[in-house]
Amino acid sequence: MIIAVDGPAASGKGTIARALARHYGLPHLDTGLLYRAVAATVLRDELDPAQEADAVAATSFDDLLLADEWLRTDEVGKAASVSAHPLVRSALLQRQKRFAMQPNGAILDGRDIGTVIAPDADAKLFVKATPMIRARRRHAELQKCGSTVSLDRVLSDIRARDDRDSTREQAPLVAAPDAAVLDTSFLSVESAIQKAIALVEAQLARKRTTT
Ligand SMILES: Nc1ncnc2c1ncn2[C@@H]1O[C@H](COP(=O)(O)OP(=O)(O)O)[C@@H](O)[C@H]1O
Ligand SMILES: Nc1ccn([C@@H]2O[C@H](COP(=O)(O)OP(=O)(O)O)[C@@H](O)[C@H]2O)c(=O)n1
Repeated sequence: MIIAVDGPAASGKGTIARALARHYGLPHLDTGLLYRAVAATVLRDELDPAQEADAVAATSFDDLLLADEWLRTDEVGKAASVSAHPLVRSALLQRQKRFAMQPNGAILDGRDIGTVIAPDADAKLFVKATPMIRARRRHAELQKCGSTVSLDRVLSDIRARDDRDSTREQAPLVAAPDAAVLDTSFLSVESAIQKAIALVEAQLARKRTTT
């Protein structure tokens, strides 16, 4: 069984995807980390994120990098706009598809899972929340890591990233037509997880009756 979880920054998609992975006993891939690893490699090697060839060269990063806390910083998040380069996306495509095709299935979260990576997923969620609520969540996370960045700054970064992710030509951030939309703005983590499980179950039940 493949479950696709998409949505903008700090919507809660990672929290939900991890909970679904525990609930269904499936492996989980946070695909945003792959783009963050490319961004971190570009920054570390003093390459130019705006240059597609530089960003493509950074796609052969060492997997150990995926565990590095630096990937979660604002600095790397901003440089993750390397994801707009079509050749970066195609360099990471097979890896994500392979993860999705594991024998018992998998759960992937990102921006284009339900539309590009696993268009035939058994269940698809599109997780959203208002920009201000997402900014507050991300701000709290960054503060915990010792960052002094202001809430206003985090909000404007989130808006800029939403805009870049939604308007890029290849694999833009958009809900798949068959995805269930889950707005977590006014839900606790626990209620968001319970709603997500209910939405997945409803999609699986519908699938069973039509096949
Ligand atoms: N429903 C929720 N209510 C409050 N905080 C949440 C909720 N869902 C997630 N969070 C918190 O918001 C932050 C971002 O969540 P995360 O799942 O990492 O988002 P994403 O993967 O979409 O970037 C985390 O600190 C997480 O604990
Ligand atoms: N499937 C995906 C996942 C992430 N990304 C890109 O990678 C960046 C970082 O993703 P992320 O999921 O770690 O970001 P947050 O939502 O956690 O802030 C996003 O802003 C997207 O530009 C993407 O293009 N496609």
